[in-house]
Amino acid sequence: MNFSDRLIEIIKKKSSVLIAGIDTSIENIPDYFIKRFYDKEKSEIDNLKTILFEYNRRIIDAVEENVVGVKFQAAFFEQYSYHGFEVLHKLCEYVKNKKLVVIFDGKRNDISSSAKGYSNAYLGETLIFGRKMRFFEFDAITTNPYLGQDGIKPFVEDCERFKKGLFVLVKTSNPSSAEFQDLIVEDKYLFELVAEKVYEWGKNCRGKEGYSDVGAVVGATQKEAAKRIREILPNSFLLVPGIGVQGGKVEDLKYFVDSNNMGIIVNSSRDIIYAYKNYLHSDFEKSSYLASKSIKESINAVIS
Ligand SMILES: O=C(O)c1cc(=O)[nH]c(=O)n1[C@@H]1O[C@H](COP(=O)(O)O)[C@@H](O)[C@H]1O
Repeated sequence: MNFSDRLIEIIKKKSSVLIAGIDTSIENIPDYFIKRFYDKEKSEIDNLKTILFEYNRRIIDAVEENVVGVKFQAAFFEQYSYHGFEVLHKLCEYVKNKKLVVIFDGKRNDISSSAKGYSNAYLGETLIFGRKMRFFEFDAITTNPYLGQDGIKPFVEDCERFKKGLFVLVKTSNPSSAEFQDLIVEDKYLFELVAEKVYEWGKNCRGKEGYSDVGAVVGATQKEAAKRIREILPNSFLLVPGIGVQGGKVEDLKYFVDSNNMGIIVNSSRDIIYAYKNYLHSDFEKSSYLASKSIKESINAVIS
């Protein structure tokens, strides 16, 4: 089954378009949780690995009912070097068994030979001594389009071959996104030209429901751009981060959906993983559950 069809199936089953973003840093995990798992007999690194896994695992269990998937932000694992990646690998398998969509947010890209390496790692398979090995079982990856078509092609080919998904950065949520993305080229914003490319790159990998497996990342803070991107990409999924902490408003999601009120998945990271700061300080699992339920319901109220 194509990635977009799988996504639609989960969205319908769960009545949700919410993605939990796992962007956890150890220093934001509550002290009581650290004390519970910290073992003085073990090394700092062993404690880090245990606590990072156990905290995120519990968050995922707590929010599972309210989300369609999990997006792992690579940076928060890379900051702990290969120890973090070991935890990421375990968490990825953990989510996979729950039948949720699992996204690697690495914003990867390079010249085609190097892009192929990234795609092998996260979407496809890698050859070792003539044998094909699969290392990560992600369903989709985020990519940066700055290198142009040959850097994107390896990912698109693996999407077709392995029924995976791709989200290309088109209009990002951050304050400086206009610096390059709003430059005018041939009477259009650069992000519009990128959206047109996303349409082209994804037109041969459409699922049965008619959606492409190649989607776009569009920040929730960018409602004007979203209206235009929707016209260019009527049948693509938009991955929408930036609600909450970054100032994106759930009410604006009506400008991101397609004509069927579909076609978006909405990420929330800090508001979910650190919900204990705003809800019940002593119960982070319940806090994350309550936050994810409330975000899911507020999104559904706008787009249904
Ligand atoms: O590709 C992304 O997910 C992404 C693109 C973008 O334009 N803005 C953006 O915030 N993100 C990611 O989405 C997450 C947002 O986190 P919160 O602001 O805590 O919900 C982070 O993991 C960001 O790296």
